[in-house]
Amino acid sequence: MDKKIIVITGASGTGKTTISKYLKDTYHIPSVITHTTRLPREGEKDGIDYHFETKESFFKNHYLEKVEYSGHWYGSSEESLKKTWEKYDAVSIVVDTKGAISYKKKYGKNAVVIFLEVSFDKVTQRLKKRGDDQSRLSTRINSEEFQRDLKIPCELVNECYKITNDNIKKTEEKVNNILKSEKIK
Ligand SMILES: Nc1ncnc2c1ncn2[C@@H]1O[C@H](COP(=O)(O)OP(=O)(O)OP(=O)(O)O)[C@@H](O)[C@H]1O
Ligand SMILES: Nc1nc2c(ncn2[C@@H]2O[C@H](COP(=O)(O)O)[C@@H](O)[C@H]2O)c(=O)[nH]1
Repeated sequence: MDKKIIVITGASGTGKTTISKYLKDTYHIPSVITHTTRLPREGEKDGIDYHFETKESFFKNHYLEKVEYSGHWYGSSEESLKKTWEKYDAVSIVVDTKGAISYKKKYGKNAVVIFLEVSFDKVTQRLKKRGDDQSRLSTRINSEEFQRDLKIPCELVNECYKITNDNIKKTEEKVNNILKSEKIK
């Protein structure tokens, strides 16, 4: 079987991490852990949610792709992906749309891109409810990256599955169907 990477993308708060956890809990599809210079949120653990880096340590690593998102750096390494592929045929990764374009370009049909869409008002409510700090939240939702990621970029228009994540059960059902049609599970 071909190795697959399920690339989960969309604006902050649209449910990408929730879906990557669903894939892990339901299908034992692990998520590739990425690197960031932002501080951990309450409950987040180094090596589980992210590899948390200082600005100095972040730039010592080699990345397949890296981006600046709302004032912080994020990057994913090919080495982590290949190590995870040694054990699993399908893995997932959570990235912004710029990262998703990089993965689609590099891995073609082996990269199954899922774009999550939620209206601006709903996503803002969800981020508030998640407990995101008010001032950081307002910086984030006003950032160019957040606004950009509310819509599918032109590079991915015919290259991704779009799910409107209004109802988690319906979203999970759509994810199940994608896995079936991609012959992943
Ligand atoms: N369908 C849904 N209905 C209501 N709440 C949801 C739904 N899906 C996810 N959520 C909630 O919305 C919040 C944001 O979800 P999540 O953290 O998965 O988003 P994200 O896209 O990974 O965000 P970020 O990019 O900022 O890390 C979480 O509190 C999650 O429980
Ligand atoms: N292109 C990449 N995007 C990444 C990576 N790791 C996370 N992300 C995305 O950044 C934003 C902000 O994340 P948050 O955890 O601070 O809310 C979000 O869209 C993530 O999906 C990466 O390695 N590359």
